[in-house]
Amino acid sequence: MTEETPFDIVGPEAITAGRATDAYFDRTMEALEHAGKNPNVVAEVSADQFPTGEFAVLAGLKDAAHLLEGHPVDVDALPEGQLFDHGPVMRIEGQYQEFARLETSLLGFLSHPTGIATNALRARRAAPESTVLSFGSRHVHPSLGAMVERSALIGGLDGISNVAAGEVIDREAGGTMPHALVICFGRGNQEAAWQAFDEAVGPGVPRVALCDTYSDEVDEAIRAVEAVPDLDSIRLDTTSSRRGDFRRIVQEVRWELDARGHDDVGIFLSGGLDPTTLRELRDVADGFGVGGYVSNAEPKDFALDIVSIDGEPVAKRGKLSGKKAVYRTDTGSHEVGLADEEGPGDAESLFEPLLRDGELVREFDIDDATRRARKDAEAVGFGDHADQ
Ligand SMILES: O=P(O)(O)OC[C@H]1O[C@H](OP(=O)(O)OP(=O)(O)O)[C@H](O)[C@@H]1O
Repeated sequence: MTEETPFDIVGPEAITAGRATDAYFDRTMEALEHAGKNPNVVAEVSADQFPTGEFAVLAGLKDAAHLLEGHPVDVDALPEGQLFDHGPVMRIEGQYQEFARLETSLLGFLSHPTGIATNALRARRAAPESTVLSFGSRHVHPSLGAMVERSALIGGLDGISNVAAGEVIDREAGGTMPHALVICFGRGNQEAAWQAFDEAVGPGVPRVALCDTYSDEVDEAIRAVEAVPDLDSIRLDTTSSRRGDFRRIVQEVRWELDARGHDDVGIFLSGGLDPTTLRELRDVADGFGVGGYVSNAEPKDFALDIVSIDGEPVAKRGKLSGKKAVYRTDTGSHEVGLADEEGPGDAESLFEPLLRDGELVREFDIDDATRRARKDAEAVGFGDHADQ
């Protein structure tokens, strides 16, 4: 069946119906139905069986939960924003045929957002006192915008840029101006562009002038503060080939603004930033826009494995059998054990009910997830060093 759509997008109906699946699950269903087999299983989603010391931030759980909703299964999972470095992040219990076809979409719903939220948290921790905004939705397929922005917020970024994504996740998108606006007014007329922006946009929009389009950053910054009296900030997005020593350029701009009594005008930076450059620049700038480093994060490599059939532990080679529980000790370490054994000491059990007999039993809140990620990052020292 071919659906007529203007874009190459697999829609929500196909995902919900289980058609966004690898064909081998269709074959599996045919074979199981043919053989009259539909065992009771425990299946777990995990990235690593043993501790790696490399923590990641769980995200995408809301979509994963809605995918499984309505299927007669019980599901437990870590809360969104939880840091983990091994062990299951989700456990599904039920008859295998009830969810076999959903595996492809389920893993995708978790893998990509978890990668993005993890890099967002790295960026967050690299510049903890600065405003850090998500600028990266332009690097991914537009159908993924809301996923990118939601995951970036879970990792702790302060704001998003994608307007439609904001409508989906109920957050207002923010933004300054592109070079295109300045160029539309012509070389030498940067003031006209900055003033048009100031006159046109709503009162709640921060006045931020882009000051690197045609001439030197110091020259444009001085001209911008003189042209727009209530300017909040300037933004420098200097192309990498023209950057030289970007830190020195920013320091020079700061000095010249301060020397003219504009120490209240902030400096906002963007363009190819990552945790290393955020660390280098965080004491000379007030805020950053981070795009590709976050939106192009490598997806976390999750797998779904059956670990128990009709109560008997099973696993393929290289995987650990048996229904598991996940704990966080008071020192922050992440521990995994069999579910029917007692957890270590005072450890906090991390699995929470997500679905019971197909019914959603958990609510999702981006701010809660963000707080959890921050608290966890502090506990395990995630992102404290440049190499993490
Ligand atoms: O490099 P990233 O971290 O992915 O940041 C995303 C982009 O956001 C900025 O766009 P800007 O509005 O300055 O682009 P323009 O040149 O198209 O105006 C900057 O130029 C980056 O290309």
